[in-house]
Amino acid sequence: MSSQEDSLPEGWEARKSRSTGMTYYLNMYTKKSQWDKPEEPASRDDEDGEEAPRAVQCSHLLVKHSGSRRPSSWREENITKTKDEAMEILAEYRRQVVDREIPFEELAAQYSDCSSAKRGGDLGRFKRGQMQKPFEDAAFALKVGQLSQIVDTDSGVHIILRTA
Ligand SMILES: O=C(O)CN(Cc1ccccc1)C(=O)c1nc(-c2ccccc2)[nH]c1C(=O)O
Repeated sequence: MSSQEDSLPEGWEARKSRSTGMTYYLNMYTKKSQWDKPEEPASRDDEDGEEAPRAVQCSHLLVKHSGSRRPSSWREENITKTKDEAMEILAEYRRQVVDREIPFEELAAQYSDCSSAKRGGDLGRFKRGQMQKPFEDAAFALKVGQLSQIVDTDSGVHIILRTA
């Protein structure tokens, strides 16, 4: 335990700035950082005064590519498209959702390379620590009803819809 960390109030972590080497403090709930050493437990409230959720429910649409950890799915046994091609395909799906041309769950059911496609992309409720970090951070940053930008994980590229 470094000296800065031993007496931190609950919910804070000490980090070292890559550029200056100075210690800063990260609120583990809101992911906001500050230079001043906190005296109080970290607030769970984000800038809109909404409490950071302990769990979220999301649906996602996963497009795998040749660089995916497992480039195979119920849709395609051997996935060979490049990551750039996957990003272009996913960007078009995202546009169709944003422009309300096709409901999210319909697109996910038909095109997601995740087994959750059978449930319209629904992943159920999950807490922090259960999903790959880029996926978790994107999901917990969403407000209910919000659609993420494209998220990159070892599984492939995703768009995430927070449903609860
Ligand atoms: O990465 C791997 O080695 C294999 N996986 C992991 C996996 C496989 C089956 C179910 C859940 C996760 C996937 O590629 C994968 N990841 C996901 C995933 C990723 C992020 C959030 C939710 C699901 N789904 C799948 C899938 O085939 O169905």
